[in-house]
Order: sequence, then structure tokens, then C-alpha cells
Amino acid sequence: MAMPVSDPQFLNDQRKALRRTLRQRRRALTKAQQRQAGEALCRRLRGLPEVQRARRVALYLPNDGEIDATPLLAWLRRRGARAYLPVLRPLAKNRLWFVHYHAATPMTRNRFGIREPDTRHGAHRARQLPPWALDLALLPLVGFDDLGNRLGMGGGFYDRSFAFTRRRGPRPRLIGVAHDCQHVERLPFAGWDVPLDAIVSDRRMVRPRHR
Ligand SMILES: Nc1nc2c(c(=O)[nH]1)N(C=O)[C@@H](CNc1ccc(C(=O)N[C@@H](CCC(=O)O)C(=O)O)cc1)CN2
Ligand SMILES: Nc1ncnc2c1ncn2[C@@H]1O[C@H](COP(=O)(O)OP(=O)(O)OP(=O)(O)O)[C@@H](O)[C@H]1O
Repeated sequence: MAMPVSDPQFLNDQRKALRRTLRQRRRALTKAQQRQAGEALCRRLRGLPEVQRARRVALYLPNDGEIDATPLLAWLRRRGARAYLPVLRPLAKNRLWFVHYHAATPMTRNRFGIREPDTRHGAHRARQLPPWALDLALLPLVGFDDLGNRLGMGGGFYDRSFAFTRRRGPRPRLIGVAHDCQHVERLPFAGWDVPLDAIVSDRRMVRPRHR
């Protein structure tokens, strides 16, 4: 039963293999399945107090079969809340900042080919927020389990950007989102994984105990 999770090499190999399997799984979903899952996810999210309360909300544009949380955009706008997207910071290695996203936001592609706001437009520089200024961030997950452990794309971007939430003080709520087919029995977890307040899929919700 016991997994030698203390061996970092073993842990990383395991996470890498799992990441490959789970990414294939979500990419295999049809367009119709994707649309249904996104709608179901957003219905669940709209029912959560931390989503209803939030004024500054980070989400992401789906990539690589990720569940689509963008149906939330219109709902947020109606409620007077603002949506933000992650951008890779050029100078701070592997950290994210968040840029206000609306219909007229100039966009570009980052080095992973993911669409993100183009921060070279001077007028938009003022619209950037550091992670700690958000009320809520939705984190796209590659995998999750019932204890609230998570697996991301492997860059550690969200882990590094939200590492400060382990300390006392005001912090954004963090909600991991994924397709239900990304659920696994038990994830080999890494000590640096930032604890999430909840994980929501199109079919279930996990509320980890540690928060
Ligand atoms: N939609 C979305 N946006 C996001 C993230 C995300 O997971 N989803 N991120 C969450 O962190 C950040 C980008 N992180 C990423 C990390 C790795 C790869 C990736 O595809 N890596 C390749 C190999 C790396 C390379 O080409 O250099 C791979 O694993 O195949 C993509 C995004 C910021 N924006
Ligand atoms: N707070 C941190 N400080 C320094 N390095 C970190 C931190 N968090 C993660 N890392 C590094 O980032 C790498 C990727 O981490 P991990 O495999 O947990 O990514 P992930 O959780 O899948 O990705 P993400 O956080 O982007 O969703 C690890 O090798 C780890 O060394």
C-alpha cells in the first residue's frame, strides 16, 4: 500500500506518466461532451458562495482539452464582476500575473501556444493584477483526487504564483476545475502543491479538509 512518495525522482516520474494519460483522456472528449461538461461545471460554480462573492475572478482560456469555464464570463459581467486571464511574466520566472479580459482585449499567444492578453499594449498594463489582488482563481487541473490533491501541467506556475496563500493574511479563494474523467483514486502529491479550497468537475465537488 505505502508509496515511496519521499523519493522525488519516483514521485516526478509517476506524476509525469499520470499527466500523459489524463491529458489524452480529456483530449479524447467530443465537442458535444466538451460543451456539456463546461455548462455543467459553470452551473455548479455559480452555486458556490465564494464564486458569488468574488469581484475579481481569474479563469483561463481552455487548451489541450481542458474543461471550458468561459460560459461563466457572461454571468460574471452581468453581476458586475471582472474576469482576468493568466499571463506568463517575462521577467519573473514561471510566475503568473493576471490581466483584465473583456471583448476588446488585444490578445497574443504565449510560448505554449495558449491565447493570452497582449501586455505590450501600454494601455493594458494598468489592468494587470498580482495574484494576491484576486478574490478567486479557477485553476485548470490535469488530475485530482478525493483528498483535494491536484496535478497541473507540470510547470509549477500556479504553485509558485499562489505559494503565498499558505501564509496568514488575505488571500484569493482557489478552486481547481477539471473534467470528471480526470478524477483518480489517489494522486502522488508533491509538498509544494498549493492547497485548494475546492475542486469542481462537471459531476462532483471535492472540499478538502485542510482549508
Ligand atoms: N489554459 C491554460 N492556461 C494556462 C495554464 C494552463 O494550464 N491552462 N497554465 C498553467 O500552468 C499556464 C501555462 N502553463 C503551461 C505549462 C505547460 C504547458 C505545456 O504544454 N507543456 C508542454 C511541453 C513544454 C514546452 O513545450 O516547452 C507539454 O507538456 O507537452 C502548457 C502550459 C498559464 N496559462
Ligand atoms: N513554490 C515553489 N517554489 C519553487 N519551485 C516550485 C514551487 N512549486 C512548484 N515548483 C516546481 O515546479 C515544478 C512543477 O511542479 P508540479 O509538478 O507540482 O506542477 P503542477 O502542479 O503540475 O503545475 P501547475 O502549478 O502549473 O498547475 C516542480 O518540479 C517544482 O520543483
